[in-house]
Amino acid sequence: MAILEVENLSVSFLRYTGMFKQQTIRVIEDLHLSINKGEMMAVVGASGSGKSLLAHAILGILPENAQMSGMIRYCGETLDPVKQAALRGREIAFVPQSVNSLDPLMRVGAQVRMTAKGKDPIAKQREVFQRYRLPENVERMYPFQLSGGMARKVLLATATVSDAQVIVADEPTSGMHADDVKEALQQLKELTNQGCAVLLITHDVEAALETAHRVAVFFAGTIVEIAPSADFSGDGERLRHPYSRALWSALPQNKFMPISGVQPHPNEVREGCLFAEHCPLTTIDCKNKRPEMRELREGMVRCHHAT
Ligand SMILES: Nc1ncnc2c1ncn2[C@@H]1O[C@H](COP(=O)(O)OP(=O)(O)OP(=O)(O)O)[C@@H](O)[C@H]1O
Ligand code: NI
Repeated sequence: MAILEVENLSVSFLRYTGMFKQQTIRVIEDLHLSINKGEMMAVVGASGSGKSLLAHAILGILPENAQMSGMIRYCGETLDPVKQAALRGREIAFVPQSVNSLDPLMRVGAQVRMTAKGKDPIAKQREVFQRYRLPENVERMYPFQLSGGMARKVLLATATVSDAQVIVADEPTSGMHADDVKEALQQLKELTNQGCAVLLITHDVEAALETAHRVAVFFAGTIVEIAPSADFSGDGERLRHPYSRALWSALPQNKFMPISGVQPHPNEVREGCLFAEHCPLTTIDCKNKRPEMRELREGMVRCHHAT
């Protein structure tokens, strides 16, 4: 059952280019995504493709100068800013990309306990710290005393104690040692076994494929493919979009092929498929007509040629 659905989401920013001139820069366009109870969905794609903004849109924490359209539903209910604020940190937890979001003036144990539900927040915080292998004395530390990896674990611990039904984790393992990455992702996976849905935004395609049930591939402000992780195998022949195949081939264990798909800048007005310039399959149609997201073989794709 879908617990979180994003339909037709667009996000744009107004930029002043002169005294009275404004330009609209569309950074997310016509995005569709749906995640089920007990599912981990990874979101991968180039830097600047709009992954964090998708997370911020879901949580209702876009910057003030952002304009959003489209629909976000949680448990079938359409969200508005008031409902998002009520759910945030409770039903829908966020692990932000920046560790600076920890309160610099508060000991980290106390910060985590503030989010803990139930009767015994201290016990709960300690149990979760143990799970993430944070030494006991860490609870009395202030954020500036933590290493980058420890700060990440504290952010993950905060989301974990909240008993949220959906966790949106934006690069939760960046800066962690390889062993810690595996373990942290395993902890998130464990939460999915208890019915929680996890949206995992990450640069680490390999780790994503190992842990997530499905993968959403971002390019230039939209999702171009959603595929079961198992489709990333062999020569990528089961993948639906050429950009997903390029991402797969770029991995060290494959051909290490560089990705030629430099994203168009969001303020470039472009018709047709945004990947057309870099795509081996491009035809006239691709240059003129923007492909719609459509279902294909247990997944979704935005490409005229995918079969
Ligand atoms: N407040 C803002 N005002 C204007 N443009 C913005 C703002 N925030 C983000 N953008 C633009 O939106 C686009 C998407 O940004 P976003 O942070 O979502 O990318 P990302 O995929 O998360 O990248 P990364 O992988 O580096 O974290 C970028 O082009 C960025 O410059
Ligand atoms: Ni980001």
